[in-house]
Amino acid sequence: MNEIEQYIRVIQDFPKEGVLFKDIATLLQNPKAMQLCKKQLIDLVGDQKIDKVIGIESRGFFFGTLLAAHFNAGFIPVRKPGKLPYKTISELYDLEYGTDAVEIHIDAIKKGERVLIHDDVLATGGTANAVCKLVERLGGEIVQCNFIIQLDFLNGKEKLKNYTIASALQY
Ligand SMILES: O=P(O)(O)OC[C@H]1O[C@H](OP(=O)(O)OP(=O)(O)O)[C@H](O)[C@@H]1O
Ligand SMILES: Nc1ncnc2[nH]cnc12
Repeated sequence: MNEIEQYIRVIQDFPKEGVLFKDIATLLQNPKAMQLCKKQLIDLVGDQKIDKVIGIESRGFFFGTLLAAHFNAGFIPVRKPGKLPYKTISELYDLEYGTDAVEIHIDAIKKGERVLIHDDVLATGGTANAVCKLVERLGGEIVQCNFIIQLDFLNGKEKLKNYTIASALQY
């Protein structure tokens, strides 16, 4: 068993009935678990060169900045609509529990830059796929989509089949 699994709290019927929510707040509370998780996410990338790390709002921000510091890369927040102050492009997507959109600043990524996309959970893949489209519209090259948790039964892998995905835990 992966040691970090015990630090993830599972909550039934949040935010909607039928959803088994994987809560990383309990992992974030624990410095040992944070270190373990950080190392595993770094190991998923290996020695590949990374120019920019994208953290997806909001739970992709926690480890996204740690990954950026490790790889000596810039950190780029991808945010929900109306949160970024400069000029943005946006993509709509479907969620396990609703629909939403993601936005990125138009100057966040330069053509040809090597991009690592990070989030806490890969569920249906709608969010990560929309972020991949944003990166491609700006001319970035997606090196990997990197997650703490992958929910296999929601088939996000299929939606992201054109990209390399990696995760520390699979359910
Ligand atoms: O693979 P998908 O089906 O697209 O779902 C995964 C996304 O859902 C959660 O975010 P949420 O939208 O709940 O936002 P939050 O991180 O701000 O809580 C999670 O952190 C991912 O970003
Ligand atoms: N089941 C789940 N647990 C945590 N985050 C999620 N995002 C989408 N589905 C989720």
